[in-house]
Amino acid sequence: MTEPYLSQPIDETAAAKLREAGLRLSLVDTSDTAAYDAWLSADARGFHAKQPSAAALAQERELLAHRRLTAVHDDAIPASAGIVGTVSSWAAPLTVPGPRPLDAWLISSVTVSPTHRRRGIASALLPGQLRVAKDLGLAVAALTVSESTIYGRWGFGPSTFASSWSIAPRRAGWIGPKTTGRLSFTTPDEFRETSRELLVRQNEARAGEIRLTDYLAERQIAPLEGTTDAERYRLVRYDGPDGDPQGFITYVITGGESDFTDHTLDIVALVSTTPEANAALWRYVIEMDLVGKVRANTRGVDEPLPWLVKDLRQAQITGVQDHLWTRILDVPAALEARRYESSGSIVLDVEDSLGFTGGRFRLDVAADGSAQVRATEDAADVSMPISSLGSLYLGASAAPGLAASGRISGDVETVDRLFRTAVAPRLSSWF
Ligand SMILES: CC(=O)SCCNC(=O)CCNC(=O)[C@H](O)C(C)(C)COP(=O)(O)OP(=O)(O)OC[C@H]1O[C@@H](n2cnc3c(N)ncnc32)[C@H](O)[C@@H]1OP(=O)(O)O
Repeated sequence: MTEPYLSQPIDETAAAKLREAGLRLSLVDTSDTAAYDAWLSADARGFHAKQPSAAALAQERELLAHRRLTAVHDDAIPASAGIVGTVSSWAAPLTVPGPRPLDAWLISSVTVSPTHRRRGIASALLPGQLRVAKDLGLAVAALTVSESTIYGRWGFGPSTFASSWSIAPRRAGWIGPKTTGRLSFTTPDEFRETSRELLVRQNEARAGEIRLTDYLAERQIAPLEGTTDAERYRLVRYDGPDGDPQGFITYVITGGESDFTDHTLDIVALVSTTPEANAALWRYVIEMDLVGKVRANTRGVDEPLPWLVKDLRQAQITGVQDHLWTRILDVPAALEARRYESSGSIVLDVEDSLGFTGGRFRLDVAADGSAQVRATEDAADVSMPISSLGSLYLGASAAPGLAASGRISGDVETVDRLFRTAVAPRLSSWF
């Protein structure tokens, strides 16, 4: 691995802050298996996950080798428990409105040991991560979160939302289009390469998606080592009438013990590159025999399913929640990297309490949707903290709510018209 972020030195400010607390910050040497395994075990412990087996550790070592792994050590306690904080990060393309994705700093595995929480370890790590990203020249950082109360303080704002579904398939009934392609069972080994290509194609077509690494793609295709119900995973592909692969579904069917006609089908991933593939794969699960309930999550907020069934109350959204959180580190670079669906001009006053990119900027959007952003001393039309700009950035309809809660003030209508996109952004995976 030669990515520059792997050799970028640790952030000295974070290291000094942790030193004052008697702790040591380091990058994990992933060629040292014992050190790598200790970090992976600390990460699992931090999320209350089971201790990874030897096979799971081996798989994670291989699939996570592209990540920059950071550890916080307490050298005063027994070495076996010595890693008390973890974070992993890497650079990858994030799709933004318009044709070109933007490289973003993706942050994951933020854990602090329950024995060391609420002493400022995360407060040292997160700004340190943002400084590393800024030093690498990245304009945006992003993460998916375990709790929505944590990351706003460091300038992240929720920028995509995801829906979860519970469907009573027999009562829902299918009225969607008849599709003319072919469904067939396949296996991860047979289909891995094609499914990875389909994931890339699906995700490139929508703002808010990231380029999945092998690890993240694998989780949508096959059970990782140690996954519950791994032997129940099924993989079905959908090929169009010409035999061209257009999508796939990974799912698990459980239950049925007390009533064999009442199994539950959980969708692990439903990946489609065409509306036909989306319809064909939904129809496949809605018409599955012996299934009384279908569940899905991390779907977009505009999932067309209710329009594809006879009784739309039988395809219920059980929740819509914040999913991707975005942190802008360079306002001009980030805003110029996306396209806009409406032309116009606005002066934004952006407050960044961590000092990465605050200031006053004029955003000029041309008729073709491209933008120019310059620092200005003109009067501001609209003011907001950097977290609000992160929420607007990918095109979500966030401006009215942010204004209602006092997190944007001024010409909210223009900011909404400029930033919002007709199609809501979506992130269809966790990372
Ligand atoms: C991108 C991801 O990886 S998301 C996953 C986040 N990790 C988890 O959920 C695993 C379980 N939780 C943890 O490991 C830890 O509690 C962490 C990482 C969330 C926080 O680590 P800590 O070192 O305890 O945080 P720290 O002491 O620096 O607190 C920072 C601030 O966040 C607040 N905070 C910390 N955890 C939480 C929380 N779970 N919910 C709300 N606020 C929190 C603290 O009160 C503090 O607030 P302040 O700035 O107003 O004083």
